[in-house]
Amino acid sequence: MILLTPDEMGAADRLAAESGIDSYGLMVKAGYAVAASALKHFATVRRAIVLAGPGNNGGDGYVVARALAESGMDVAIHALGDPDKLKGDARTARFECPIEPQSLEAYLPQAGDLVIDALFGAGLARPLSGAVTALIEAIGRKGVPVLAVDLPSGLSGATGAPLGAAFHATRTVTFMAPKPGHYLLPGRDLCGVLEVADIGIPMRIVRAAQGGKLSVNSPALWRAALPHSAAGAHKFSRGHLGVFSGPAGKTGAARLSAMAGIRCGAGLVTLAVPASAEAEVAAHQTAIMQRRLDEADDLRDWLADRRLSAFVIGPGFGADARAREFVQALAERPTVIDADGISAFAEAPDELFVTLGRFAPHCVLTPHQGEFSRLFPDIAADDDCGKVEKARAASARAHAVVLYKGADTVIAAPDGRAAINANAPPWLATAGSGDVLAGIIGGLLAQGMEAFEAACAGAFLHGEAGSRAGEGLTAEDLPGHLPPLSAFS
Ligand SMILES: NC(=O)C1=CN([C@@H]2O[C@H](COP(=O)(O)OP(=O)(O)OC[C@H]3O[C@@H](n4cnc5c(N)ncnc54)[C@H](OP(=O)(O)O)[C@@H]3O)[C@@H](O)[C@H]2O)[C@H](O)CC1
Ligand SMILES: [K+]
Repeated sequence: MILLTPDEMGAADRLAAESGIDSYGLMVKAGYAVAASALKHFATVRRAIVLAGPGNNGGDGYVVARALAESGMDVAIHALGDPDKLKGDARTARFECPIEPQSLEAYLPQAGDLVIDALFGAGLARPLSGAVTALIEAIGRKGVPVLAVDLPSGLSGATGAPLGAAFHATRTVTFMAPKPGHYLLPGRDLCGVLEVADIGIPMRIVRAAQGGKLSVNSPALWRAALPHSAAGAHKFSRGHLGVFSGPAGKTGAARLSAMAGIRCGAGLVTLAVPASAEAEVAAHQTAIMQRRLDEADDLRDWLADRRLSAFVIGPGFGADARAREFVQALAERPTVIDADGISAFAEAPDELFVTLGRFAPHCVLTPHQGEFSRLFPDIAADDDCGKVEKARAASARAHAVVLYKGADTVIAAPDGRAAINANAPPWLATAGSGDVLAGIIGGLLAQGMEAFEAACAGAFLHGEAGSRAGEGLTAEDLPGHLPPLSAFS
C-alpha cells in the first residue's frame, strides 16, 4: 500500500488540478466520504458538532455539515477564526452550507455529541493554541467520540508525532492514500480506526506524486523475491546460515536466532560457538549444527567456505573489540548485524560505516531505539525528522539496510525505499523477540533474498508469528509459529 507524505499529497492535488480535475469536486467527495462514515459508524449520536478550521480541512468540514444536515442529522458548526476570511474552495463550501457557523468558544461538549474534527489536516504548521488544546481536553473529559477529517488536528501527517496537543480520534477518514503519520506512533494510536476514501484522483496521478518510495509493509513488496523451494532442492541450495553464539551462560539469544533461521527455510544453520559454551549449546540443539570458533583467525578459516551464504552476529555476543573484528570480517557477505554487533561500534560508528561501504548494501542493521541512538546520535536527536526519515538517513550513512525496530518498525534501504511495518501485535515486545527477528532475516538472506526484501519479509513474518502464537507468547514460541513461505507466494 502506497503512503504519501502531506507534501506528496499536495503535489497530487496540483497534478489533479493541472489535468483538469475540479478541486472543489474533490473537497465535496472528501466531505461526503466523512459524512458517510459518520452515518455508518456513529448512527446513535444525538448531534454532530463540526469544528471547522481556517483552511481546506475546514472546507471539508462545511461539506460534512451540509451532507449530515441533508440526511436529517442535528448539526452545528463551530469555526476557528473568522469564517468570512475563508478562501477558495473552503469559502465556496462555507457558502453552500446552510448552517451558520458559531464561534469555537461557544461549544460546550455534551454526552451524545459526535465531534467532527475539521480544524487542521495536511496544513498544520505549528502547535495548536491554548484555546484549542483546552477544548480537546474538555472533549476528552466528556468521552465524546471524535471523527477526524484527514488527520486528528495537532498530529503531523509526515512524522506521526503531535506538534503539541492533538485529538485522540475514534476514527479518521483520509483521502486517496494514507500518510506516514497514520502508521507511525503515536500517530497510529491517535487516529483510531483508519479509513481511506477514494475521492477520484486517478491512481496514475497518485503514483506520479509519490517521490519517496514509501509503503506499508505487505507481501506485495517482497512476494516476488521469496526463495522458492524446488521439489528436489539440495540443502546447500537453500543456503547455509552462520549464527555467532556468545560465551557460556549467554548462548540463548543466538540459539533463538538459529532456530528462527532454520524454520524459515535456510538449508543449513551452524552455530559458531566459543569453546567455553560448546557443552551448553550442544545440550540444546539437534537440527542446528555446531562449530567451535574462538578467534578472528578461526573465523577467517571458516569464511573460506563459500557455501556459507549469510550470517547473524550480535545476539548475546558481547559488545567488545572481538565483535568489531568479527563484523569487519563478515561485512563482505550478507550479514544481519544486531544487538551487541551494533553496540560494539558505539564509540566509533564510522568504523562500521566505512567497512560496510566497501561492499554492496547486502547487510541489515536491526537497531532498537537505544542502539539507533548509539550509532546515529545526531540523526536520533533530530526532532524535525520522523522515524522514516531517520531510518533513511541512517541507511544512506551506513550503506546497509536499516530495520529500525519498535511497535512501528521502519525498514529503509540506501536507495530510498522504505516501508512501515504494521502487523506486530503488542505482545511481540518480549525478551528474545529481536533475536528471533534477526534469525528470520538471516534465514531469508541465506536463501538469496536481497537485503531490503529480506528485512521487510522478516518483519512481516515475525509479526505474523506473533499473532499466531497469541498473547502470552515467549520468544521460544515464535519460530514454531512462523507461517510457511509458500503461504505468500
Ligand atoms: N486531495 C486531498 O487530500 C484533498 C484534501 N483536502 C483537505 O485539505 C486539507 C489541507 O488543506 P490546507 O488548506 O492545505 O491545510 P489545513 O486546512 O490543514 O490548514 C491550513 C490552515 O491552517 C493554518 N494553521 C496551520 N497550523 C495552525 C495552528 N497551529 N494554529 C492556527 N492556524 C494554523 C494555516 O495558517 P498559516 O498561517 O500557517 O498559513 C492555514 O490557514 C487536507 O487535510 C484535506 O482535509 C481537500 O479538501 C480535498 C482534496
Ligand atoms: K482534522
